[in-house]
Amino acid sequence: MRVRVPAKVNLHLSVGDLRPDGYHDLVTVFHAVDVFDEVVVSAAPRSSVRTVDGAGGGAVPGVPAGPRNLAGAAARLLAKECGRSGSTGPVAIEIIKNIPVAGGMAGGSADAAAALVGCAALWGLDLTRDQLAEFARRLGADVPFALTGGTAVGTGRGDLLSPVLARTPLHWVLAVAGEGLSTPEVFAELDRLRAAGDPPRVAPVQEILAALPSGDPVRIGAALGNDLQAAAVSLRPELRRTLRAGRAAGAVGSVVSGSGPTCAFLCPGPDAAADVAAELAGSGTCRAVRIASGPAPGARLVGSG
Ligand SMILES: C[C@@](CO)(OP(=O)(O)O)[C@H](O)COP(=O)(O)OP(=O)(O)OC[C@H]1O[C@@H](n2ccc(N)nc2=O)[C@H](O)[C@@H]1O
Ligand SMILES: Nc1ncnc2c1ncn2[C@@H]1O[C@H](COP(=O)(O)OP(=O)(O)O)[C@@H](O)[C@H]1O
Repeated sequence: MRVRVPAKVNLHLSVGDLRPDGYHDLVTVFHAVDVFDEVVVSAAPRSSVRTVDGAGGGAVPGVPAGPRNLAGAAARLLAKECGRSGSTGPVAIEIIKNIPVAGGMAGGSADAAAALVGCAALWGLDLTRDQLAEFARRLGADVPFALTGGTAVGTGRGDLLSPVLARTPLHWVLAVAGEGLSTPEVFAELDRLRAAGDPPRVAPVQEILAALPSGDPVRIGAALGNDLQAAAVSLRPELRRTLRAGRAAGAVGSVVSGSGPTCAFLCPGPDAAADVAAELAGSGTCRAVRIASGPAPGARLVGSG
């Protein structure tokens, strides 16, 4: 079973205080973009997970091959919970990676969501979207959104979703950094910055929710915001230059995606995105530049047999 699954950017992310369970309450607006990983799940004599680079087919540094890979964890969870209702068994999982690793674009969560969809199909499990979402939630805060895609508000840990009807395509340029950032470290840095003196918080979510139906990139660009941006920039001060370079190149909005370090630049249209990408690529402020658009659909079977 071959499943295609999108990356996300957070158009809005407001972070509440640290909870006793180590998480923070969030209000976020997820937006899936057309940068896709593919996850191929096949019955095999022994379970395994292998990741290859979608661009060159080589190895992908930073992605665990063993039991810590979230796609393998997803297959194990499904086998454990549904073993009695279908023919579960060992699976070979191949991940074709295009989503930047540890980039704030939820690539690991995407692979987990794709593995849930692929294994459910392979094993003939008759699961509803709600049942899949419940398994997804147990794997990580970002996993349920990778199932649904589109644009959605996330509350709680970010895992309680309600869809946002905003279908006008948005055109993005993504600046990918040379080295990823650890999500728990970025949340911890925000706690530290707040203990030392509250950094400014993002505007209420209503601002972006009011802007989205207009489809107007200038209005939407002005409403982008992320409480984790200050923490990501504190850990990686060079992101300031990246953000400045994208705006100087003509982007109408900029935001660090999730816990970073990927920076997302909203552009007025596809031609402007090509111009911003070219200028940003020449600025020397990031490792790679991608053009993307959203909203993209969530995890979907694209082939079988
Ligand atoms: C920050 C966000 C924004 O969308 O995305 P990324 O930047 O990772 O893509 C997410 O909240 C990341 O979700 P996800 O990566 O699934 O998080 P999890 O694996 O569940 O949690 C990893 C760790 O991040 C911290 N965490 C995560 C979510 C949350 N609401 N509060 C937290 O404090 C906790 O320290 C937790 O142990
Ligand atoms: N299938 C996977 N793809 C990428 N990373 C994974 C995967 N499974 C586990 N991980 C771990 O999750 C961490 C976070 O990766 P990722 O989901 O790409 O970024 P982010 O949390 O910033 O959105 C990685 O550093 C890696 O150790």
